[in-house]
Amino acid sequence: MFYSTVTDREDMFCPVDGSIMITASHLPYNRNGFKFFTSSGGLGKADISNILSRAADIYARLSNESVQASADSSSIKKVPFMDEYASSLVEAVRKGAGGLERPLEGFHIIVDAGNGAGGFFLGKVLVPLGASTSGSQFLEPDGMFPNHIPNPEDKEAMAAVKKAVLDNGADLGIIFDTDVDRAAAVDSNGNEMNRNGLIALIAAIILAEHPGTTIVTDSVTSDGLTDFIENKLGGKHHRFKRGYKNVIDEGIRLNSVGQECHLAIETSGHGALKENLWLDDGAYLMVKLLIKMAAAKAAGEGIGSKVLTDLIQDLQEAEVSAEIRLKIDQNHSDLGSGSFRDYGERILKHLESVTDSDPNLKKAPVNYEGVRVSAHGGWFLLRLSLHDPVLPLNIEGPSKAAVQKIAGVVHSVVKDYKALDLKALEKYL
Ligand SMILES: O=P(O)(O)OC[C@H]1O[C@H](O)[C@H](O)[C@@H](O)[C@@H]1O
Repeated sequence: MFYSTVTDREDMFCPVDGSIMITASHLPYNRNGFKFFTSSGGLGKADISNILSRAADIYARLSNESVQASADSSSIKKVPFMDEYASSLVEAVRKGAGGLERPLEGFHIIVDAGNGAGGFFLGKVLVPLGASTSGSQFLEPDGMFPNHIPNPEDKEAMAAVKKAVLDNGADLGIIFDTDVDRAAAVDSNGNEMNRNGLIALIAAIILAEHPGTTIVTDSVTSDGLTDFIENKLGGKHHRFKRGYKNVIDEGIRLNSVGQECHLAIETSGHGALKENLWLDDGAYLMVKLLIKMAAAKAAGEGIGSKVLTDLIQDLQEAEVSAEIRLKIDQNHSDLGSGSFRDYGERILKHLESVTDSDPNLKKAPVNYEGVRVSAHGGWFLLRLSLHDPVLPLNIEGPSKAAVQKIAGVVHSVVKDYKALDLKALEKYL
């Protein structure tokens, strides 16, 4: 939708002043919402609240006649804008591969759209570029998600695309979330390139194009990723907050204060590039991978996804990682008169003071969200969820025993907070 605000196509009435997308993303079908775009990008909370309250105001004053008049469909024009968008992706790959018409000829690439909106990528992008796509799956949109949830962070979803790649002997698997603002990939050996792996991969591509640039990520990224970006790729890792909008806005802000940044990306798979007008567009992220593969083939380096796998071979991933979501019971008397946010903040403050007084716990020197600590050869981050009454806890460690010890550290600090549901954490003790 965003591209309709920046595309010059008079026959399609573009550029439009604004566009609206209705989507529940990977959430259940009854949790639809609106995304609003102008040529400056996706709108944030303040603008959206403003629009909604003005809309409510107008609606309250509507007469029956004006409702009928607004239903007059003669002023509504339908245009096949998806074709325009998809062909811009096709052109980007052709250009990146030196102008070849069918630069993916000989590649076997599988798409798993998880019954979201990403099925178009097969017929409108991969096929015109010459790729074979047999074994692709779940291409028909169905908001009940009968196969798996379209979410590149979801284990079942990643297992499904991995299986399809291995069963079909494909070169690459691509998975999108429902509304295609997120994506991930699987190489020909079934290695998952999502979360830290996807960030590392896109960072490697971007840092080759813009040496030394800053990569903004969300807060739950690994220490191994920082090491990879800074020591292997020569970039700067700016680990910021969770939330794709936070990450993107931070990338834009850094540029505005003179710190060059070309990529802002979350472990969730939302990734935005400066060259793509800072839109978190999962299809464009995948286009960057396709260009890399097509260019390698054009340079005589053969077919396959090895060129991608090789880019991240030095990324050290932790042996064990876990995300444990601790629910706060909002009705519990332990909250007193405060909100769940106040309660969560209280817990984080307590955790911080315990960390400060324990020489075995090392607080991250720079941290923008929650409490991030190195301990027992690994690390943990406890923070407040962006939307829910939950304290998500991320832990990574070199072994199960280390993760257990780290979980124990957190447990000993939070165990007396009666409104916190510790069942999920206790499984790790
Ligand atoms: O804070 P959490 O509960 O983990 O949720 C955080 C997530 O919320 C939404 O899904 C946003 O789209 C993501 O960008 C964000 O990462």
